[in-house]
Formats: sequence, structure tokens, C-alpha cells
Amino acid sequence: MSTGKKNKTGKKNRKSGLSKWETNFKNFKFRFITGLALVAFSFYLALAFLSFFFTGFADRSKFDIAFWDFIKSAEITVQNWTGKFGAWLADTFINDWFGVASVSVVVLLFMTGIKLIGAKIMKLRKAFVHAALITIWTSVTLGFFFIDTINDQYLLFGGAHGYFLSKWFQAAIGWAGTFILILITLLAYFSFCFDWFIPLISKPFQKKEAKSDQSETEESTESEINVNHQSKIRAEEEQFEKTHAPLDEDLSLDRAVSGLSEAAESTATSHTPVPSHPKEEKEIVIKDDETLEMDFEPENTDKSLEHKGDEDLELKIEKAATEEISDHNEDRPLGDYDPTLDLSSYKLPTFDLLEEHDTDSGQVGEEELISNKNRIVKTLEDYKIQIKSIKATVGPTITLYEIVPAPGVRISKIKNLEDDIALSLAALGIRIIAPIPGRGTIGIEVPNSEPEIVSMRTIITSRKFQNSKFELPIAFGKTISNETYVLDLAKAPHMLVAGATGQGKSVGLNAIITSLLYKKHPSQLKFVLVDPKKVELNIYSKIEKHFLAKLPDEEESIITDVQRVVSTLHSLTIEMDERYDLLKKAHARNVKEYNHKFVKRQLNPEKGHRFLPYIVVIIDEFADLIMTAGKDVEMPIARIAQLARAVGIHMIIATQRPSTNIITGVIKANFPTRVAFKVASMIDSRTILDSPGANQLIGRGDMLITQGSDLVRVQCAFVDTPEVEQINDYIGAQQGYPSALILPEYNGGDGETAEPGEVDLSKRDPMFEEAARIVVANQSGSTSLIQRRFSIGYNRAGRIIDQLEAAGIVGPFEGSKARQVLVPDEYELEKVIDSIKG
Ligand SMILES: Nc1ncnc2c1ncn2[C@@H]1O[C@H](COP(=O)(O)OP(=O)(O)OP(=O)(O)O)[C@@H](O)[C@H]1O
Repeated sequence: MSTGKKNKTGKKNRKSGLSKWETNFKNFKFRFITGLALVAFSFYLALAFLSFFFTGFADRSKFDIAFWDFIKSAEITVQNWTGKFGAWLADTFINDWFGVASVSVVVLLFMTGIKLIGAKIMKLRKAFVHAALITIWTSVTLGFFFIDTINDQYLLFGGAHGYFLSKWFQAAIGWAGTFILILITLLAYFSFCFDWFIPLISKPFQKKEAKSDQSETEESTESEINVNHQSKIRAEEEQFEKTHAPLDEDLSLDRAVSGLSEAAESTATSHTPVPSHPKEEKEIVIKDDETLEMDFEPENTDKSLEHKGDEDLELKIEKAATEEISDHNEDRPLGDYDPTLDLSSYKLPTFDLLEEHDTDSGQVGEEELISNKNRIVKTLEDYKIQIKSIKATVGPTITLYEIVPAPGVRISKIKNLEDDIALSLAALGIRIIAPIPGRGTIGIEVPNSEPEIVSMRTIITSRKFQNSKFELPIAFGKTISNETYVLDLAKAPHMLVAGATGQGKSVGLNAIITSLLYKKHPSQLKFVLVDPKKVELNIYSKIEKHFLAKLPDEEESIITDVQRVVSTLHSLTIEMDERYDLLKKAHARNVKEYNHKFVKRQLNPEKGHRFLPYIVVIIDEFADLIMTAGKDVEMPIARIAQLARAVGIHMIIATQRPSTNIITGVIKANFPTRVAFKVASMIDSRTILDSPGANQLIGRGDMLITQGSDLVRVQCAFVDTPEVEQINDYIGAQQGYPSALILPEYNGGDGETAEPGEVDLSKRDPMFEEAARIVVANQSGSTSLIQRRFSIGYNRAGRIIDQLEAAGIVGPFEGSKARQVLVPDEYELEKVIDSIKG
């Protein structure tokens, strides 16, 4: 106790005036009062300025004396409503400095004031930069236009700054030059600051260009036709032959794959009508139709009928049919499939949705470092441990002191002094790493007296995260050496997160989701969110149509009910099996290879292939779940964890209670990446990390991460709930898919077990035959395939499968695997169908 007290007092005395002031400033009341004062002062200044415009003329002669003489003298009075001080301020700002543009000072004072009070407005740094630019520009511009009023006005519109600067410009580049400069800087400012500005001013030019392009084409087409009519016909004939040449099978399949994704760039570079986007494609084709019909049909037909009357024309009309042109274009080799074209206008969240939290805090002073070093060295000396050198690495919340002990010192001796060192430093959360793997030193981690908050914004904007080539990059925070820590969930491949209540687990989960949202397009990633507490993850329901996956007919996209969790997990195992089948058919080893082949159009969607988004399953409060559902959730989780990495399904499970009955051996064995926030006991730490340490953390996002052998201490990035809300609002406001990604339905296996004898084949589903053909063509008897292909509910698809089984087309139910198809080809199938009809 007494050591602590003494230490505290000592520290207080050592604090410089400046840091005391900083501490006060962090104090909410102090900020609030300062804010109020600034707002009040801004009003005062505004009144002073306003009054100056009316009273400045009357008061102007009084400003000629020195400031103090002016203020002190009781005889001098002014008409300005804000008295002599206000009058003097207004005169100085307006006449001596920036003229009317000085109003920006009032605005800035007001904004700073309300920001300190707690209002959420634009970033002050940004406001200052804009205000400075606007003030300088306005002052020079007014100085330029009112240059002649200098002698006969009490008011300098541009202030002395504007007057002198514009005078200097005029002398240097003349009045025309100055005028152009003023105009250009204004346009540059608008172009730089407002995204709508450049399109707005370039629009009229583009229209003209487009018009002249069109008329040129029309003209040239006409003259071409008139001048070289016969050669045009020949060209058309050749084109017809080309387009009607037998189609390569792959190409025709590719065309079906293409859907929305025709090469967009080709329209930009080529004058030939190449489809880009469905809309554009239509427009271009229609335009061509019109041109062609105009050129060939009415005019030429008529002309030839009138003047020529030969058979050529008939031939020509047929061959100039528009479909041939568009066919020709479709035959062009297609570019890569781009899954993001589904939502082509989707924009990743912008950085300004994230806050910069308290960037000024967390400076570790040299004093603190030296004092800690001395204490460490002294404690070691007290126990007769000599050291060769000591080095400090300052992290955001922790400083690592690395010691090289003198030869002959036993490492275990230092390790045993953990408590003594903690006592001498009067600090919690001291951790000794003896030795630091691969460094040959002993590390002592000491918490900083003023921990820094690592803002999510700094981590997301970091080069390391932005340039990351990881498939599923997670920006967790900063390591002890202040490096951004990014982890690839695709390689993790499953993660266990534990931490006692209030130690930063929820913030950690938000950081994980936020990182992925900042990197991935909705077509590339889906979340399955399980939140038995019902409050933590509910915030993400706004992005249901972009990033969430759920069971069919499920209303809520965030799963809170235990029974639904069980169904969802089983559904995920079905999805996993289906994905495995697809990978097998595609001869791909993992989802990355598979998607690469799909993107390169080497896989045919007609055969059931589809782009596979990553699925990240996040289960919060896993303990609650396992206590209620036990093996029912443990088994599917274990199964997914064992197998799903290759097919792009990754799990993150979080728990407050990392006891062995919750984190069972099966779970632990399949979750190699472990993240521990501060936990209550060393046993908990061992359960989660297989080593102690998590019990010695300092909380508030301090965490240990292991991906196998080594343990990394990371300060988790802080992302506050309002920021997460803003990101969700931003994404939610954009166009999404019609619904969340629908997972295969699972109904406890009931739907799959109808006895073949019970099925009446005379009451076949109208889609029976078509379904049979699809099943045989794909050689896969899966209910969800039928569900997807016909957009029908699970029950109906299940009934069709039962009928197919009764007809001997598919085999019996085989758990979560697709049924075997018993008919080898369509020829055989037709025979089966005929016999049923028979
Ligand atoms: N990375 C961080 N940086 C700074 N402060 C943090 C960080 N993470 C958490 N905190 C602080 O700790 C508080 C509790 O965090 P959080 O809500 O994540 O705890 P939790 O472990 O999820 O608790 P519970 O299990 O009860 O939900 C936060 O409100 C915040 O003030």
C-alpha cells in the first residue's frame, strides 16, 4: 500500500505542467466548460463583426492609438455593440487581416466549442484546412475586386492580407492573370473537394462529343452503303457464315455463364457494338438495330425495288438481320467472370465512418521508462541477478523490457521473480517471457501508465491492412512493437475467442467483422451470426441482404434461438458437403482454386457450379449454447471445423467461460487459432491458450493470440458501437441482393425419409420430369439442387426427390450427402419416364 502511495505522489510531482494540463483537458467537465467558453466567445465575435459593419465608420478614428491605451482610457468610447474590445477585434480581423473572410474564425471557434461539448461534427483538422483555404481565397478575391476602395472606405473587404496579396499578384501577372488565377484556384478547389463537380462541368462536352460521334457514324455508314453497296453485301455474307459456323461447346456454355458480366471495358475502347452491362448491351444493340434497319430495310429495299428490281436485295435484307450482329458479338471470347458485378455499384465502407479515438493519449515519457528500468534492475540486483543489457520497446498499452542476463544466470530464477518485479513497479499485468522465443533475451512486459487506445481507423487505414493479400484479412490491432497485426482467417482456419466479461471480447468480434467488411464485396463473403444474448450482433441485421446467410423461411437473420442454431449448423454441414462435391467435380483442392476456375469460366453453371463465397460463422456466448444444446451443437461444430477449411467455411466461437466442459477436447483440437482477452484464472488461460498469461493481461482489449506455437500480445483495435452502426447504415443503404444468402434447408432429416412405397407416382409433381433430367444431367440427387434450380421450397423439392426415388431414378437417403443417381444418362431416363407414363 505505502509503496503504491509513495509512488503515486512521486509520479504526481514529476508531472510537468503541460501533462497536467493535458490530463485536465481529458477531464470531461473541463472540456465541457472550455467548449462553452469557445461557443460564447464565437457569439461575441460574431456580434462584434456584425456591429462593425454598421459602426465601423463612426469608430474608425479611435483605433489609431496603441491597444492598451485604447482599452485603458475611460474617455474613449465606441459605438460597437461589443465595446472597445469587440471593436478592436473586429477592426483587427477585418481590416488588418482577412477582411470579410474572417467570419471563418467565428465558425471555427463555434465548431471547436461544440465539438468539445460533445457534438458529433466533421473532423476539426479537416475544418481548419478548408477554412484556411476559403479564407485566403476569399480575402485575395475581395482584395482584387475592391482594390480601389482602399482609400475611401473604413472597411477593407479583403483585409490587409487580401489587399497586399492581390496588389502583388497584379504587379506580377497583371489583372487578367490574377483573375484567371482566382478562377482556376476556385475550380481546382471544387474539383478536389466535391466528387460531383468534375462530372457536372464535363457533361456538356461529353454530350457534344457523343452527338458528333453518332452523326459521324451515321454519315459514314450511309456513304459507305451508297458508294460500296455490293461490297457491303459481301461483307455481310461473310459475317453470316462466320456467325453460323458450328459453335465450340465451351464457348456456348461460357455465354450462359456470362450473364451479367460481359466485358465492360470493351465498349469504352472500341467502336464496335460490344455488350458491356445488360442495360448498355440492350441500348447498343437497339441502336444498331435502328441504324441497320434504316440503312438496309426501308431505304435500300425501296431503292433497289424501284431502281434495280434484282434478287440481291432480298438476300441482303435477310443477312442484315440484327441478331447476326449481336450473335457475332456474343461469340467473342468472354472476359473473366466477375462475381462483384452482381452488385456492381457496391462501394466498400469509407474510412470516415470510423473514429480517431484519443490519438494524443498514450505517450510514454522517458521518465517513466527510466524509472521502470531502474526498478527492474534494482529488483534483480536485490536477488543477485546481474544483467548485461536492457532495452525497452514501447507499445500502445504495454512496454516490453528485454533483458540480456549476465552469463550463468538461471532463467527460471528471473521467471520466479514475476511477483517481486510487479510489486516494485506497483503495476498489474506484468508478464515475464523467459526466454523470448528466437531472441535469446528475457522479456518483461509492463503496462504503460497511460494506455493508448488503438483506433480501428488507424488499423484499417494502415498500409499493412490495405495492401494485405490475405483472403480474409482480420486487422486485430497493434503488437507490442506498435506493428499492425493482421491475421488471415482463411488460414486460421477457425478461431476460439475467450475473455472474462468486460475485457473487450465484443469489441474484438466487432473488429473482426469490421475488418472483413472493409475488404470484401457482398458476393465474396457471407456471415452466419449466432447471438444467444440477442443484443451484441443484432446491429448487423441491417446488412442482411448484403452479407448474411440464413435458413430458408427464417425471418430473423441473426440466430438467437438454440433450436435454430442446431438447424443452421446442420444446414452448414449440408452446404459443406455440397461444396465438397463441387470441388471434386472441378478437380479443385480448395475454394480459392475452385473460384479461380469459375472466374476463368472453366466451370459450367449448367452443371451446378457456382461462385462460392466465403462463409464466416460467428458464435457469441458459446457457453450458453453448449450448456443448453450440448452434443447437438458440439458435433456439427466439430464436423464443420474438421472439414470446412477447404470449402471456405470458417468458424469463430467466443465464450466468457473457457472451462473444459465448454471448450471440450473435440472443439479445442479443431480450433487452432486462439484469442484470449483477460480471463479470471490461470486455469482458464491454460484451457484457452494451453499456457498461462491471459490471466495477467490488463483488460480493455489487451489480448494474447496463438496460432500454434508462439504467443503474440496484441492490443485489440477499438471500434465503438456507433461506428459499427454507421458502417452498417452505409452498407445497408446500398443496393443489396433480394434476400440473405439462403442456406440449404435442414429439418432434422424428417423430410428425407419418406418410404418409397408410400409415394403415389400417379400424382407426380408437374416439375417431376424436368427435375429428373437435371438430376441425371448433374448426376447429383440433392434436394437443394432442385430447390435452387426451380426456386421452390424445401418441402416440395423433398417430395420431388421422394418421387424420383420411388421411380428408381435416385437412390435412398444417405444423411447429409446427396443421393446416388441410379440412371446413367438421358436416354435411359426417357425409358424410365415412358414406363411411368405407360
Ligand atoms: N480494444 C479496446 N480498446 C480500448 N478499450 C476497450 C477495448 N475493448 C474494450 N474496451 C473497453 O472495455 C469495455 C467492455 O468491452 P466489451 O463490451 O467488448 O467487453 P466484453 O468482454 O464483450 O463484455 P461482455 O462479455 O460482458 O459483453 C468497452 O466498453 C470499452 O470501454
